[in-house]
Amino acid sequence: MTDSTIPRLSTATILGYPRIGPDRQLKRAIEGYWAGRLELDDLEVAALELRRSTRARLLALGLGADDGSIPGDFSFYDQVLDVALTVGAVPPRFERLLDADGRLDLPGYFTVARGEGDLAPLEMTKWFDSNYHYLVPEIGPTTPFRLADDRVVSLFLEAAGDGITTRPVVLGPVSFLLLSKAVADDADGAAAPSDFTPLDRLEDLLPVYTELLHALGQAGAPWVQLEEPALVADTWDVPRERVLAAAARAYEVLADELARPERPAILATLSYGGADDAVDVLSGTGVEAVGLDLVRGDVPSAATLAALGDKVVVAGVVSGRNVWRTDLEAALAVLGELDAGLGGRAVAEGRLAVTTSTSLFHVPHDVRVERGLDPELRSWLAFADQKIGEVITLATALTRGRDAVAGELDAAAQARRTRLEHAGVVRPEVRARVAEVAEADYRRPPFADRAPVQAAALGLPELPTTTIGSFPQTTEIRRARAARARRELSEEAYTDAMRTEVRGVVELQERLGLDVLVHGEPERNDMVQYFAENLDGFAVTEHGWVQSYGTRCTRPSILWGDVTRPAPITVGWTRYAASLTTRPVKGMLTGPVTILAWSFVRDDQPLADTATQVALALRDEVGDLEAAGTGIIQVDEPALRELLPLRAADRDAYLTWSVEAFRLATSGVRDETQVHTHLCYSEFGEVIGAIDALDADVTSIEAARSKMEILPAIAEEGFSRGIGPGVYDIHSPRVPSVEEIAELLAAAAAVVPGRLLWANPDCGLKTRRYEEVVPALENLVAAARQVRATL
Ligand SMILES: CN1c2c(nc(N)[nH]c2=O)NC[C@@H]1CNc1ccc(C(=O)N[C@@H](CCC(=O)N[C@@H](CCC(=O)N[C@@H](CCC(=O)O)C(=O)O)C(=O)O)C(=O)O)cc1
Ligand SMILES: N[C@@H](CCS)C(=O)O
Ligand SMILES: [Zn+2]
Repeated sequence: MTDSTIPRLSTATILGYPRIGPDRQLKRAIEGYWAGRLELDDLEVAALELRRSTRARLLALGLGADDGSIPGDFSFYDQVLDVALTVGAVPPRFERLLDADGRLDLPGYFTVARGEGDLAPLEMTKWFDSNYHYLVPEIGPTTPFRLADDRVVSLFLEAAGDGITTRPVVLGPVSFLLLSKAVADDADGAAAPSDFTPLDRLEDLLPVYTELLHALGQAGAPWVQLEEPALVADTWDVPRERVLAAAARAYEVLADELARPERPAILATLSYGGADDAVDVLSGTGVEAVGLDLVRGDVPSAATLAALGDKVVVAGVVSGRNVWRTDLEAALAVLGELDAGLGGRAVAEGRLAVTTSTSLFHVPHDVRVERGLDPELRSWLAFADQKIGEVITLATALTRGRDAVAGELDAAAQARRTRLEHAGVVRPEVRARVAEVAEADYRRPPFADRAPVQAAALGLPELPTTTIGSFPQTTEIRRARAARARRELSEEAYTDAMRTEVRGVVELQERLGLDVLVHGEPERNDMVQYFAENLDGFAVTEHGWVQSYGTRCTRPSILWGDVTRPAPITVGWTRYAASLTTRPVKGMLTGPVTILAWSFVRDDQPLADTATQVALALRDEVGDLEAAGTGIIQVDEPALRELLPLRAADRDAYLTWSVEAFRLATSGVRDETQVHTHLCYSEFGEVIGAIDALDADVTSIEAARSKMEILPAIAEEGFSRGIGPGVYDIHSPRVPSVEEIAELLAAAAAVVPGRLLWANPDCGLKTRRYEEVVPALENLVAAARQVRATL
């Protein structure tokens, strides 16, 4: 029997919840298993306990037990990898890991994620404009698709067994293919034929999704959430019309192939932005509900809303991306506008639900545990658990009227008021300094004039060798920092321990024969948090961990007020390292764009204005480093590409202010001071022009992991400054051989003149172990010497 009515969806839901656990339980369990401290069974038990406690928490916070309002979004590593394995898209190099039924067990899953021996892992790249990184599926012209894994179904049944009807969350087919990398069928990760794109495989993939929906229907799932964030971006290689046609086709098939209740009702979500054309496409299909990001996107036009017909609109009015308390009045106004646009009876008819703009996995769990935060600042914030409260408040206002939540509305308004009025939010002296910034502050003399002055001052060989900054963050370093935080180690003893570490790192680099040394960054818990701890206008959390990739997490800082640098931050460490060697030591800073990208940033002024303030604080630090005798200063901007808007029309404005912020931070130096920058964790081909515009003397850029895919862009754009395309993939424990590195360097030397080429790893070494780093750097130095001799 078919069921044409839409199953009830609670008025309050969330699109997803942090997956790592409030105490990073999943991280600890998985890393314990990797380290051999935990058996596989124990890991499964730890994961089950986390899923259970998460469901219990969401229930306690007020989400419904029986209406699919609790998302089922558990992942051992990454949600994109999960779909790749669900649809059987395991690259051929992992075939020997499959069991007789063609399934991959959990150890095999981790191998695909992290690599092992000669098995290279899937590439990792930025998830939209966030600091989360997903694993990139490899899809070829004949990659076989089949329902290879039923974990989505078993997780639904597990929750159902505990009395909770979840809403399984699965990346939708169009986004899955758009986020995939085209490869040739026969070789692993090799480039695909130039006329092939993974989206070509939609027709082959859809039957697998249909089968999955059928299995979920059989299991009794009332709802499934198919996420289609890729539809809000218009910057794919594939033309927009083709993306929209694919979405139309996909949801026509998925909605029509099976009649409910053979399949769950489909909530198709469009997070990370707004796109009326994508909403229109979904309106034309049989999906039961559409999720909109109304924080990044606008309320759709009247015509688009009207076209939605009787579909449920799941309105993302609570941000999944930042930590500020929601302006509940503004959110209610948006919901009112939506209700009106949907005919005025959407709430009454159960066609309007309240949700988050994205999954909440971009924010920490609970602000109440942050006892170290100033209580006033804390009162301005909402982490995941508080955001669920906001969603429920707004839903209650819709269903029972605003009087039912008058207290919550008042409290939110009061918090906003105290935030706006706080003396640290707008500081006249900071505003005055920004107003005085002049055109000349963004400019250095031409590179062609600086380069010979620097060459003479530094006396480096051709193809100089260097590293990106950090050396392994050993357990001892982290323990020392943790002990300092617990006040078991004095500030003095901690500084001594870190200086000892710096001394070891300098000695090692001298022994290895590197040309430009670093101090190794042992004193930094994180390349952004460390600066946030030393700048005014920022706050940091104790427990605010957010997943960055796999088991790796960061604690994004909170940029809440006007920014200044009360005192030099890095100068002492750099000077100490320099005192131990006669070779040049690079000063090491994190750039303004990256500091913003990896923090939760104030939402009361344009990002560009905040960037200017951070740039000025860094400019002071750059000046002090130079005055202390530092001849090379690196300002890392790994997140430059990350913030690039998902809509083409917004990109120029972003690139203008981000490049200006970098230049403001770095242009106050003398000609002989060599400014370096470093970029990683993204594909930079399309922003090479902007990288050139940063006007850094030398740019080190991740390249080894993607097998030097960046070189053609460097050549085509006529990149005219120093460049170090990475020749050691630091994401893998593998030690690259001298031959391998020499081959990469030779490929780079074919494109870049020898006097501009540097030899360096892809990124910092903080996540690696010395056992890997030492031989890898030995090989890097040997390979550079080999290639240098041929230049
Ligand atoms: C370069 N990357 C970074 C991004 N974003 C950042 N904010 N920072 C980055 O470096 N985005 C892009 C990439 C993403 N890559 C990474 C790479 C590595 C990590 C990582 O290793 N994270 C660590 C935590 C790092 C940290 O903050 N360390 C602190 C606290 C350490 C800790 O957990 N301490 C223990 C106690 C110590 C002990 O007894 O062992 C505790 O608190 O319980 C520090 O060093 O002081 C991770 O483990 O996940 C992230 C992103
Ligand atoms: N200097 C930093 C850059 C990481 S992107 C490091 O070496 O870790
Ligand atoms: Zn890096």
